[in-house]
Amino acid sequence: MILVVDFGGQYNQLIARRIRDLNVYCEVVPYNKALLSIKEKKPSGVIFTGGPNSVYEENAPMIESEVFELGIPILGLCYGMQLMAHVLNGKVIAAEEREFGKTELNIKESIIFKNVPDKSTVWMSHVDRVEKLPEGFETIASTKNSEIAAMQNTDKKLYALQFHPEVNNTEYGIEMLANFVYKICGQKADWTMENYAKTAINDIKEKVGDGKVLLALSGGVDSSVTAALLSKAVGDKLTCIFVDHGLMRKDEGDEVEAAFKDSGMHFIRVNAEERFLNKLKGIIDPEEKRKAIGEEFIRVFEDEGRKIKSVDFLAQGTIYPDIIESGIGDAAVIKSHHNVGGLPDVVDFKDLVEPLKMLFKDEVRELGRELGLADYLVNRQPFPGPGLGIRVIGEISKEKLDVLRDADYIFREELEKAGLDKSINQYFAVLTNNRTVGVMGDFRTYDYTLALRAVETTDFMTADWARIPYEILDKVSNRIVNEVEHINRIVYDITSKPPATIEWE
Ligand SMILES: Nc1ncnc2c1ncn2[C@@H]1O[C@H](COP(=O)(O)OP(=O)(O)OP(=O)(O)O)[C@@H](O)[C@H]1O
Ligand SMILES: O=c1[nH]c(=O)c2[nH+]cn([C@@H]3O[C@H](COP(=O)(O)O)[C@@H](O)[C@H]3O)c2[nH]1
Ligand SMILES: NC(=O)CC[C@H](N)C(=O)O
Ligand SMILES: [Mg+2]
Repeated sequence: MILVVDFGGQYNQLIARRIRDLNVYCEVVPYNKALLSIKEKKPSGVIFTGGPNSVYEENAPMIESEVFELGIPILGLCYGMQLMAHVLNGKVIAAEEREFGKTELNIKESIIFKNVPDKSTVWMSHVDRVEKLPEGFETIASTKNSEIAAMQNTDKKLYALQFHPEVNNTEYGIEMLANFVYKICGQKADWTMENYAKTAINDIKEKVGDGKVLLALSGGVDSSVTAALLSKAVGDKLTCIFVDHGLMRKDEGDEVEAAFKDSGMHFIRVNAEERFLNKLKGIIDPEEKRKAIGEEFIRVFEDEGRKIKSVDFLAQGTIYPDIIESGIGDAAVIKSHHNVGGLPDVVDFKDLVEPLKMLFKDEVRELGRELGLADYLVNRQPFPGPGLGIRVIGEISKEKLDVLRDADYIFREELEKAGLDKSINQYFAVLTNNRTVGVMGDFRTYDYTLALRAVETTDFMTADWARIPYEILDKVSNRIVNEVEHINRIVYDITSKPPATIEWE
């Protein structure tokens, strides 16, 4: 495997994706756990990412010089290059000429530039530069404003690039990463979904042994793929629990039940609407809501577990972005996903089984296809565990939920009719907590504003708002105000992520 050490750069997830696209397994760790993780996981190569700091500042993220002595190849990118130079007693200074954007690169002969022409375009984004090489290093590339745009110490297998090979604007970036991974680290391209499935099934067998497993099954992609893996691994020692928390979309509870009732797996639907709505009474803060929902989920699973007796393991379809966004490690907490940050400290189960927790969404889909899941399931748009609970802004009530359910249904139906469901990756309605004045049939109304949200994305970590044609927005708007009581105004959300997030809470 390759370990990516995160120094807070914007493209860190992208680096991991690129490596995985080369069919090599890759994980991301925060810089302050790097040395420990390297010793524990023994990767065949390490990549240092870019980052916003300057290495010569006080409190800039550092790394122990010991990592350069372990004999493991290291590739430093941008901040990662500057850090390598700094820690090994070279010199980094603020550059007189900053470089942002496309830049022409001239290279010398190096294994990292195999199959790269002498002149090519790379993507730069820096204000500092390496002024003096550390001992044992040589310059292997330069640009107009950076004399040292790449460096290497082949004896120690240390390589560094001032630019970003992971972004598309670097013409031969993939070649450079491939050279590092295959030629310098000696990795084989053997990390495929087929192998992943085999390994995951074996790991589950080993972990669970003769134990019983309770799977939290929502009917969504992640937990359905988890169900397929588990059922192959433990057969009928698996029980699937679907919690209908009253925060599902229109008719969704019945649809999930219909889809899994005759699947051959033990399937239980728990109707827990009252429980959840009681628990949520009076809560308006988004994080508090998420935590309350997360905790109630676990309590329901525990109750069901006790009924089955001696259930040791709780399985969930947690995926990598859930973990990163919930602020595990050093990343900032964006929002607590109900299945990560929402877990209470004391739980009934001996352990969690989360076979997808290192995968990105599109990898989960690929795995689903590999396991033979139906297309409609694999391609389904995600629906968050806390459901409409985080789409009714402010205090939740059954009445508001019903209004939202009807409006959301119309929006989804119209987009599907227009065939837009193939290109738009997630789309839904949000009931804002805002009431405004309107006029309907010569009467004054004072009712809720509904927001429509639709985004295009592959990894759900970044997203752009979808350019829905006006005629369709118009039709949706007309239908909703006419057919759904208590909505008299509709707005369309035109923010991307970042700076917004996909969900409103
Ligand atoms: N209503 C539910 N009943 C039981 N488990 C649930 C429910 N909602 C969510 N979960 C659990 O929480 C996990 C995370 O939810 P999440 O919505 O991210 O995944 P998903 O529903 O499986 O897939 P998708 O992202 O496609 O909606 C699920 O994989 C599942 O284990
Ligand atoms: O299972 C989930 N539990 C959660 O608590 C949760 N919060 C957000 N999401 C989904 O994650 C993706 C990114 O959402 P955000 O941009 O709002 O963070 C989007 O697809 C969201 O729908 C969740 N899924
Ligand atoms: N993108 C980066 O990693 C930037 C590194 C450093 N902050 C610089 O500006 O040079
Ligand atoms: Mg879901």
